[in-house]
Amino acid sequence: MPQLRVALAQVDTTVGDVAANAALIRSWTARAAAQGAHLVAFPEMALTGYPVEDLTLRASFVEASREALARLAKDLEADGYGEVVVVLGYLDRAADQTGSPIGVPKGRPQNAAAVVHRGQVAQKVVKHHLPNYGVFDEYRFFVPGRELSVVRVHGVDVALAICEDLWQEGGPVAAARDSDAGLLLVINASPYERLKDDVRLELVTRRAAQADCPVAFVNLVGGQDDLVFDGDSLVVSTAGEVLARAPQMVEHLLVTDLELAAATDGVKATTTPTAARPQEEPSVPVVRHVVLHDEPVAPYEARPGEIAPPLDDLAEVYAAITLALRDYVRKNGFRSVVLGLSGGIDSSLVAAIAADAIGAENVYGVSLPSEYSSDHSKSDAADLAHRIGLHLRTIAIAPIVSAFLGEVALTGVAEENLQARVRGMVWMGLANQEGHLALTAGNKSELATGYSTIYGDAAGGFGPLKDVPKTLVWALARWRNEEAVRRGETPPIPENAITKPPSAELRPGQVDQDSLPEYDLLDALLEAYVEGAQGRSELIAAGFDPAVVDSVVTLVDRAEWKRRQYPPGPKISPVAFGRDRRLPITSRWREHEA
Ligand SMILES: Nc1ncnc2c1ncn2[C@@H]1O[C@H](COP(=O)(O)OP(=O)(O)OC[C@H]2O[C@@H]([n+]3cccc(C(=O)O)c3)[C@H](O)[C@@H]2O)[C@@H](O)[C@H]1O
Ligand SMILES: Nc1ncnc2c1ncn2[C@@H]1O[C@H](COP(=O)(O)OP(=O)(O)OP(=O)(O)O)[C@@H](O)[C@H]1O
Ligand SMILES: NC(=O)CC[C@H](N)C(=O)O
Repeated sequence: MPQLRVALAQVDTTVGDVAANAALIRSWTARAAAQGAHLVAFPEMALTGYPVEDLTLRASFVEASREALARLAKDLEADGYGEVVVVLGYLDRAADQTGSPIGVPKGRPQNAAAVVHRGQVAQKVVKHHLPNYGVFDEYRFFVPGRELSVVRVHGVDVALAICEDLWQEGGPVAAARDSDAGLLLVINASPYERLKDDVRLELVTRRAAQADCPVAFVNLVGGQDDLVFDGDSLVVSTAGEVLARAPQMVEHLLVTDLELAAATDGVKATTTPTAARPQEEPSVPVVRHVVLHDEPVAPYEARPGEIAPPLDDLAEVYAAITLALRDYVRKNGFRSVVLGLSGGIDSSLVAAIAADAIGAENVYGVSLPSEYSSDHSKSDAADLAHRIGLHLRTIAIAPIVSAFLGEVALTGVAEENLQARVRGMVWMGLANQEGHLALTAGNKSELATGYSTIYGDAAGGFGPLKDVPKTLVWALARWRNEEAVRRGETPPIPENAITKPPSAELRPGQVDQDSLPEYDLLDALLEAYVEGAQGRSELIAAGFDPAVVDSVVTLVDRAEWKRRQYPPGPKISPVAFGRDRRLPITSRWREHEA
């Protein structure tokens, strides 16, 4: 059987920085070539970054991607890598000059892959199945491809597909089988969510059986606004054996030696009808076949594939949030962050994540005690700062609050919230003055119920815990401290921050459970309502108390307007607030009679 050394380049690209992404592709191709790879594959839209959203609708951006691809092909050859087959994702447009219904001036955008060889783009592949659910809006941005591309590399027919093409029945997977491909290579930008690595492994395994050939799956890694990509690139045999697996959350070059079925003489046209969009008539993908080399490479001694163990659940979530924050800081040109440190668990965990992401020397904490602040809020914040080694300053807010109240008479909740607003103003002022990114410490349970002060503690530029329910906040904090013990380091989070009852400390003796159910119950209910989209009767049938259901559902529904004004934060769950769950703000629909 012919052999092929395949390199999967799990890289962290930057949306919109086409020149830097092209340079990245050149340098990782050099690394792959140095390891003797015959073929190197980069993620979906590696040249432009992913997702580029409405940048697809700018003709200038589409042209920049096309021109960069042509230049990259020449540069790779000039670098001496013309013989390496390079597969990469980029943004292209249809050859026809028709404007799209969404206002593209000429040529409709395509989510494409290029096969680069000997200074040329030898083959272009257009994504057939466009995802249009959850966080994906690809009907808005792209027109689908109609053809399966098979490229013969050293005597092996390699079928090419792009991300969602693997998730849907029919289309490229079936066409790969029908055309007797020796390898199905899929380039991806598959965002992280908890436990999705298991889902993908099962999917890739199933598709290998269906396509009747091994599958090589290269995924993007890195943070992009409210998405984080975990990598976890894979190579699976036809029988479903994992031949190679890259580590999660880091850039990695996964080099695998494969023995693959020899290409047969002719490539058969597929007969599997498939619609790229549900409303369309099924079409038959035409197989386009390009022969780069008919002859196999000379036999060589294969190396065993590298199989990185997947991270445990909590380690994976922690690493995903840390990567998301690091990339948000770096890609937006910041070097440091500022946040309010209350001695509570949310801000303590965010501080630990920030220090892991960008180094404690770049984390600026500010303790902002009011007249209701407990002693432990100050001492726990100081202890946290000492353990982590971050910068801490203290600014008492009582004089600012009383000066404000002297001019604007506020009472009750409005007066309570003023403290949170003064705090938010202080850290935004410091961010503005000193050039930091301000972090918002709120968690998903608070965001769900509106239990935060808008323009107060909800103020900031990035919210690392935005998709983390409170019960998971505690679990992550415990995990991080245990991890420190495993590494022989000082646990970053004071034990008291983990064990004390949560409180906003906006009035004497206030605790979260004055306003909310216990967090175990609240989070279970929120998961069923937000992620499970269950209605009132289903929630009650599932065993939740009707009065609790009514109060929590009302809180969630009424807080939509607050959520819309919340900063971005990384999606780690199947349904994050934001683009994953879109509800009207102005809405009279209620799950029950108020
Ligand atoms: N649909 C809508 N569109 C636009 N604006 C809308 C609106 N509905 C209310 N509003 C406005 O929003 C105001 C109420 O919102 P807001 O000012 O935030 O205040 P509010 O939601 O009334 O109070 C904040 C709650 O969060 C708690 N909190 C605060 C700080 C930290 C924490 C914590 O533990 O982390 C908890 C606090 O104890 C209190 O229970 C209304 O007075 C109204 O002006
Ligand atoms: N005394 C304070 N000093 C500095 N920042 C504060 C203070 N009190 C609140 N904050 C900021 O406002 C945010 C919300 O406050 P809150 O007290 O509700 O949260 P927390 O203390 O982090 O966690 P918990 O909700 O478990 O108490 C905090 O995460 C913190 O960033
Ligand atoms: N970029 C894509 O096509 C991703 C879609 C795919 N279903 C995923 O979540 O991984």
